[in-house]
This record gives sequence, structure tokens and C-alpha cells, in this order.
Amino acid sequence: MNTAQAQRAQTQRDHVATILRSLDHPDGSEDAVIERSWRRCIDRFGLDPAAPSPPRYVPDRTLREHQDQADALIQVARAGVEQLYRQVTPLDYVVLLTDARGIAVQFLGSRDAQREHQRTGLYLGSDWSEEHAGTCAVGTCIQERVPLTCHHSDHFSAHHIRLTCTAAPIFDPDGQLLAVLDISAYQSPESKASQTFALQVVKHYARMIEDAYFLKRYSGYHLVCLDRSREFVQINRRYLIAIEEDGTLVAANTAGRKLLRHHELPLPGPGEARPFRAWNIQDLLDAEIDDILDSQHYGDDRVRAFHTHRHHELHFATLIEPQRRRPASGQGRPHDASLAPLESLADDDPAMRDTLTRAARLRNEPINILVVGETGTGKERMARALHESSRRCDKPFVAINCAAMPESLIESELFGYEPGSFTGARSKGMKGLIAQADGGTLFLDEIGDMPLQLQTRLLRVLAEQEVLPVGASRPLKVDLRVVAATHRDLRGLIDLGRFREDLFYRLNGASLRLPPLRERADQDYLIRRLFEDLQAERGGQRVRLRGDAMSALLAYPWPGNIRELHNALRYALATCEGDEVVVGDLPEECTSGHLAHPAAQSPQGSAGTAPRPRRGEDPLQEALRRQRWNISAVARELGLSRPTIYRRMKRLGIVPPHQQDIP
Ligand SMILES: Nc1ncnc2c1ncn2[C@@H]1O[C@H](COP(=O)(O)OP(=O)(O)OP(=O)(O)O)[C@@H](O)[C@H]1O
Repeated sequence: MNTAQAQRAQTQRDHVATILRSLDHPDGSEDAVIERSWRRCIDRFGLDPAAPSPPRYVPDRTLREHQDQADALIQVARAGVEQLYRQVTPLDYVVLLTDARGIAVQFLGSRDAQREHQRTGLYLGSDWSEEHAGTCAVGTCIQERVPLTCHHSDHFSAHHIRLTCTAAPIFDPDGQLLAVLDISAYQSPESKASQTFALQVVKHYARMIEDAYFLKRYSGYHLVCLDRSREFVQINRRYLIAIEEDGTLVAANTAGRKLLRHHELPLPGPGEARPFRAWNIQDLLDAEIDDILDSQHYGDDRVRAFHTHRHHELHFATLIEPQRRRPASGQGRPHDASLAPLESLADDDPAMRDTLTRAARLRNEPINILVVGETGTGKERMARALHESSRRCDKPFVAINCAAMPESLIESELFGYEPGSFTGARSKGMKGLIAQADGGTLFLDEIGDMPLQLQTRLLRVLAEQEVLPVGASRPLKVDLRVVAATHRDLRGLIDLGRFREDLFYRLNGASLRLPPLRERADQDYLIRRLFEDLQAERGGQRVRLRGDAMSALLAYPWPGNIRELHNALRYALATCEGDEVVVGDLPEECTSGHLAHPAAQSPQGSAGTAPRPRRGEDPLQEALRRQRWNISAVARELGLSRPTIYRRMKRLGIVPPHQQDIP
């Protein structure tokens, strides 16, 4: 044993002695919460502070069940947990969100220290209940229902004494413990006072998560926000009380429940059936219900002052109105159904809202449109939606990728040719793509890659609205709306002499800009929609996108934009097991940022991560083809069992060629 090990062993022996001494002869020197917990560990849980305390992980399947139960909270907590992690990561803390039983259902920590996290139990799936882990921030917080720091030798187990952990409870609107938020570090100063700030930060985030959960759950009610300060009521929203239109109390957040109790409105305790609804807001505030419901229309600051009945305290109120469902088409304001293809492209994103309003205005104007945006942002999709929502919708939409077409073919493909106009030409001649789009929309993708010579000819088509097929002597009249798209800087290409300025002005009658996916505020809408579309496409068993997968998708910066998202979801659907997509089913790069989403790598067994498919291809199908339908080889390649491969093939409707019916 070297000196460091000997020192550690001595420290552990001292720790055990301290616990036993302070329980035998309490002298008030220990924190009461910690002392109570030590006592529980010995008397109730029969734990030994000197015994090794390896982390206890629940099996993957159990972890999923716990995550499922906490799904609604995990979804709401995501932004808060990630923000907290960003704040504390420079100080080498990890963040855990556990459920009310102490099982870590979400974990954020650096990947570099993954082994250490797993060894210590600061990891997804570990059980931090006091019963198993002894006195610790999470377990003791669950028992005591208060925020606390468990610092170094506060821990019961001698093996945890280098950790500092700070946890705060998150309650549901009925006052039941819902979850515990924890930050933990391996290195910290000796003094417990060093963690005072950590405690404030964790309490703050726990409250934010709790309130976000409350606001979401009661969004269908009038929400009265109260505060003792007029200036802060709008931002602080300290006391939140959900009421019916007639003032009946429906629920309150933790602070709100305290306020109601303080004003002697006895509320149901956790698990008690006594109705909250026996009271109304007028029992708390000395006001008419109409005055309260009118608060947000009152004065410049939309705040109204009220006295409480009981203690005559001055409180300032502001109101959040119930969220109403958007009127379905046909209800509410008259809705133009022809706009549906455009409207389906986005939900509530400010940049997309502007772009779509412009697109709706332009859809029937006789001008050409330039769609700009990074690759994969949906430029072709926008062009199609413009066409489908315009009066040209029952005429052809012809899409040409100017970058993908060999230069030698572009001319004949675009303009068509007369019979026998060149060697190899079809004897009947060919109608070019431009003429095929007559009456409809011609979509020119990657217009920046069009060769200069063809730009000149295209310019003539646009100027004259007529096309001259190769070898023809007379031009054909065409009626076209051109939508062009590019991810390049066309003005830069003009400066370099690679793009004709006059063509640029012809194409750019108006421009529509598509924001990159990483900047969109409606990412969750797009993820859900794409996921639904993919499921509809493949048919078969319905699959659910779980909260942890959604969190990872929302956290990823999407360099490849919507196309990459589409491929990631397709991949996940092809490789997931059972009826849900979890974080481990996503392509590895989507989960390899600063966030550890280790569902696939928890110590109990690895779900493995398969290599990424080629763009747009179904990965399982691709692997099967590559391995010449050798199921064992595919199973090895994807790190899955053979029965799993067979199950997925069945679900995806993949039939090996030798089993297919020959017509
Ligand atoms: N609003 C949307 N809703 C659903 N799927 C979309 C949306 N926008 C794009 N997609 C999907 O994302 C993928 C890429 O879209 P699209 O081809 O329109 O992008 P692009 O900007 O034209 O790409 P590129 O620059 O490579 O030509 C396609 O699979 C498309 O179906």
C-alpha cells in the first residue's frame, strides 16, 4: 500500500469512527439533516459505513420504465438541465436528474470522464436512494424533501467522502415529489461553505423546472401570478395559482401553496383527496373575480395590486390567459386552404413566419423567385409548396438539378431537340424539360452551378418566354414560373465572372430565405412531423419518439440541416428495438457533443451503435445488401443479435430476394 492509499484508508477509518461516535453521543456538532440520515442508514436500512459501496445500476429495461414515467418532466426540464450544465461544467460538476425513487433518468457530464462517472455512480441508471447509497444529496433530499448539500464526510459511505453533491427537490402541483435535481463534483475545497452558491443555483433551477412543468400542465386555465414586488411580478412569477373562469382554485405551485397555507386556506396534503376546488381566489384576495381576470388589461404595466383578506398583505398580480387550441381550418377566421402546403413547412419560427408570409403573397405573382439557404434547409420543398399553393398547382412541377446533370446533356435535356439533330438523338426528337413545365413551375436547383453558356440560353428563354430546341428553326412559346435555388453566394459568383448579372436579376424577382435548422425555434415541430411522415411512409407498427431521444435531437447543431435530421430519424426508426426510439438508436454524431446521453452505453450492456448509412439509404437494408443477405454478418456489423435483425426486417417489411415471390 503506498502512502496515498494508506492516507485514504486512515481517512475512511476516521470517518466511520466519527459517524459511530456522533450517533452514540450526539453533541449537536453535526448538521441535523445529515445526522438524521446517518441514523436512518444504520437503524432502518442496516447499512455499514465501512462496507464497500459500489454504485447500483438498474437494468436497462427498468431504467426505461423509470424514464417513461418521468418523460413529461424530462421534456419540460430539458432546457433547464442543459442550461444548468453549461453553468457548472467549467467547475467540473456533472448534472443528474433523478426520479422520486432516486434513479438517475437524465445525466449530463463530460464524455472524457465517462469511466470515472460510471465507477462512482454519477451516471444514467444509477440508484441514489438512501436505502442503497446511504446519506447522499439525492437520497437524503428524497427522505427530507429539502434542498441540501452532502459534502465530503457528510456522506455515510466512507467510499463517497471525496464527493460534493448538492440536490434540490422538484414537486408536482399536488405537492408530491416528482424528481431531484443534483450537481456533483469529485474535487472541491474542504469547507462545506464553498458549496453555498451551488445550493442556490440548484434551488433556482429546480424551481424553474417545477414552474415550467406547472405552467405546461395548467396552460388551459387562467394563471394568476403574484409577487410582493410590482416590478418583479412579470418576470419572477413567484406564486402561481391556476383558477377556473369563476375563480375556483385548481392548483398552485410550491410557493403558491405556501402562500395559500399562510393565508389559512387549508390545502390537500400530498396524496390527500380533499378538494383544492373547495376554495376560490376571492378567498385569498380581497377582489372581485372580474378585477382579477382583468389584471393584464390594467395600467401600463399590466399589473394590478390587491390586498389579501387574512393578513392584509399587498400583492401584485398579473394574469396569463388560458392557451387555446388553434382554430382548426374552417373555424375561426376564414382560412385559405390553398395555403396549407406553405403553412405545413413550419410552426412558430420568426424567420420562417416572415418567409412564409412573403411566399403566400408572391405565390400567384408573375415573377420568378430565388430561394436561398444552406444546403438541406428545404429549398426544393419550398419550391414545391409555392407551386402547390399557386394557381399553377394542377400543371407540372419540373425540377432540374443544375449541378447533378452532365454538362453535355444539359442543353438537350433542358431545351429538347428536333428529330435527327445530332448523332445518338432519338428519331422522334425530344421535348425538353423547359417545355414540359409549360403552364407550371420550373425548379432550377443549384442554379449557381449552371455553366455560363447555358445561362445565356436560359436568359433568352426567360426574357422571351420561348424555347428553341436543339436543331429547331422556330421557337416554342412557353408559359413558365421559374423558382431557382442556391446555397451559393450568387453576387460573389457575379464578381468572379461565373454568373451572369442579368440572369441574376431575371431569376431574383423576389427572394425567399430559409433559416438553417440550428436557428429554428420550431425544431420540435419539425422533428415530430418528419417522424410522423417517415412512419406513415413505412407503415407497420407505430413507434414512439422518447423524451431522451428528443432531447438529444434538440441539442444537436444539425450541420446538414433538415436533410440530416430526416436521415437521422430514418436511421433511428430502422435500428430501434420494440416500439420506441431512444437516444441510443440515434446516429452517434447526434449524441456526441458535450452532452452524455449514455443510454446505449450504460454499464449493464451495450445496445451498440451501428455505422451510419449512406445518405438517404435505409441502414439495415444497405447492410443486408452489402453483406449479400448474410444475416450473421449483418448482425456482427451492426452489433445486434440475429433474432433482432429478423425482427426488424419483419417490421420494416424487408424480404430477402430468395424469399420473394416471382410474378
Ligand atoms: N419543412 C419541411 N418539412 C418536412 N421535411 C422537410 C422540410 N424541408 C425539408 N424537408 C426534407 O429535408 C430534405 C431536404 O430538403 P430539400 O431537398 O428541399 O432541401 P434543399 O435545401 O433543396 O437541399 P439542397 O441544398 O441540398 O438542394 C428532404 O428530405 C425534404 O423532404
